[in-house]
Amino acid sequence: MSDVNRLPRRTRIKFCGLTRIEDVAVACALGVDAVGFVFAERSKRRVSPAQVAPLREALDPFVASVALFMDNDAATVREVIDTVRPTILQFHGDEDDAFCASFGLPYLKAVAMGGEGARADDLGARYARATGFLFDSHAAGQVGGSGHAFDWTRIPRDCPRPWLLAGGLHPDNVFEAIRATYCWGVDVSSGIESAPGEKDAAKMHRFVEAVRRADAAVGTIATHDAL
Ligand SMILES: O=C(O)c1ccccc1N[C@@H]1O[C@H](COP(=O)(O)O)[C@@H](O)[C@H]1O
Repeated sequence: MSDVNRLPRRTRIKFCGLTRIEDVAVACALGVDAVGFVFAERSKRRVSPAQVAPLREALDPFVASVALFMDNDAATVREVIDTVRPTILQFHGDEDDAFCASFGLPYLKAVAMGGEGARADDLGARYARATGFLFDSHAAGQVGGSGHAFDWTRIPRDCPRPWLLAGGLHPDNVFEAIRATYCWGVDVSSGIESAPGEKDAAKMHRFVEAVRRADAAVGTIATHDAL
């Protein structure tokens, strides 16, 4: 294969659970791909649509805004869409493909990898319209954002769409996580915080730096299939 078909690898980065405009500014300055706002009812990082609207307005161009839900009702999802205008939705609960796709926006389906009943099979058929998947450490029915990792060897090898690794990532393990899993993207919340919903600028910086080091270490991606 010629070098013209290979580019340096670039793992996508999503910072999740932001609640403060100053954290949005740091995330943008660090060049992350996406920031997430949590509307799940039981979350410690839960925000209201009105609270998030100015944060979303403060995003740099090309930084995606992700609205995170967990078994919220359709009216709540619609209210968030109308007020926040997120780029993409992320669903962590029992939502099916019909529900997730019914809002006319791209969506990520989170797959609960913790607990006994984890079900990561047949994702392409069960969530045919998902833009991507996110493998997270919480058990089905439990809220995420716990700071705990799961056994990465349980990630299905045949995931049909781009997928993000989440759960317990932090600046000191994300290098190894990327090297071990070749994930398309990483999603982090607790590992860059000083308190729930309050991000730490130094941790955010160290996290991005570690991802870029991992990208350089893992090497290049073949682009010929996509071109
Ligand atoms: O962050 C939350 O409070 C949350 C609540 C309900 C579902 C998902 C939630 N967070 C997601 O979990 C991952 C991993 O979090 P952590 O890095 O282990 O703290 C986070 O990136 C969110 O996508």
